[in-house]
Amino acid sequence: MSQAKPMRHVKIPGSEQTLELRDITELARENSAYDGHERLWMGKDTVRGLTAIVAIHDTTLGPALGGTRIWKYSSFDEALTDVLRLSRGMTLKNSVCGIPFGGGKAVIIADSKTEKNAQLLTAYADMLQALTGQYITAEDVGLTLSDADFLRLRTSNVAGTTIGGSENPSPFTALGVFLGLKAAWKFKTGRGDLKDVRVAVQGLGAVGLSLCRHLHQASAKLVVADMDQAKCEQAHSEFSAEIGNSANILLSDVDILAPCALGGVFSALNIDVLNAQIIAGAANNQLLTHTGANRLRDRGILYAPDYVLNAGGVINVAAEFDLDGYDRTKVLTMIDGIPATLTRIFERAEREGAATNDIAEIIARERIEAEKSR
Ligand SMILES: NC(=O)c1ccc[n+]([C@@H]2O[C@H](COP(=O)([O-])OP(=O)(O)OC[C@H]3O[C@@H](n4cnc5c(N)ncnc54)[C@H](O)[C@@H]3O)[C@@H](O)[C@H]2O)c1
Repeated sequence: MSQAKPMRHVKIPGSEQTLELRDITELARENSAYDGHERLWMGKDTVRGLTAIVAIHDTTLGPALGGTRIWKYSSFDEALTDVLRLSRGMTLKNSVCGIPFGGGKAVIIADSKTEKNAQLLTAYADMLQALTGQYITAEDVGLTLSDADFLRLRTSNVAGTTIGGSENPSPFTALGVFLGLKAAWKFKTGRGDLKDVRVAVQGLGAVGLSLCRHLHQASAKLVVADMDQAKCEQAHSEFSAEIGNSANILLSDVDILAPCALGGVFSALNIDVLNAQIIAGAANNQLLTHTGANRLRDRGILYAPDYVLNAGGVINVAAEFDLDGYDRTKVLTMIDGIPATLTRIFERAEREGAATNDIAEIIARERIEAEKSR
């Protein structure tokens, strides 16, 4: 195994605490999800209970921008693999959606319900501050809007906050997913409306519930599942949603599946028995393996690449850094462009006999290569 670089101790001015910041790029090279990352940092603060990894995948288009996930990973390797996959996805997402940012992501290894506290978040803010110029974060699973606000009071390397920021990105993500889902339905069936179309939504968090609202307004029929029964009841009463079984919601007899919980939900274990015609949801890295997309294609299931569909939030967050100032109209215009991007991907995939996620990746890499050769 390669030798990791020595521990770098970071002393934050005005702070009594010491955060250990370690460059783990060489160590991460051993991981099969490494994919040429530029830099990986581990932040460790035993006093304040922080273990975090910041992954910086590609900064050709600008500083790395991507959210922070707080999750109780069962091992450091599991967390490393997750952050590497998520960070690579941000490079592709930020490129496809046309913002001037590269790809990065962070994970904090902790249970967000029982271990997240002011001390831990303060230590993480110190880590972000030490990485100024390299990485800008935002919310993700386990890191709420109020956590982002808490961080923002301590470092400016946080976007999508209510304090001095563009506020909650989730409704923008949900809007983009809704518009993209409609475009997928139109591409597959030629129908421009969602009346009585059956959609299964897995996960009723910030994005899932907001997506349900759009779908209900468009007269779609909803089947929903969440581990939190109260959220299912809310979707039932507000959107007349049928409550499905969270163990097998993805096998529902519906037209469209919208995974809005966690990634890795489609694999050899279930792709052959899916009943829907379309997959169009917000969750990052929905396919457990890249080749899953080929199997979906063989089965005639149209897969809307997750990072193309769920870019609304990052488009909104990136707009905070616009030199002309944040402009919501511009943001909504860019989100309105998601269906056209998606349709181009579907058409090219059909023309070239390729999987949709392969085409999305080619388009993302074309922009990065063009920037490199400028
Ligand atoms: N929030 C954003 O702007 C945004 C942007 C891009 C991508 N995403 C992705 O979209 C997904 C949802 O994001 P969010 O912000 O709504 O997260 P969230 O944490 O607010 O909601 C996730 C929901 O999924 C539920 N859940 C978890 N496992 C489940 C399971 N096995 N079955 C059913 N429900 C389950 C949780 O109980 C929770 O209600 C995540 O994968 C996230 O990475 C979010």
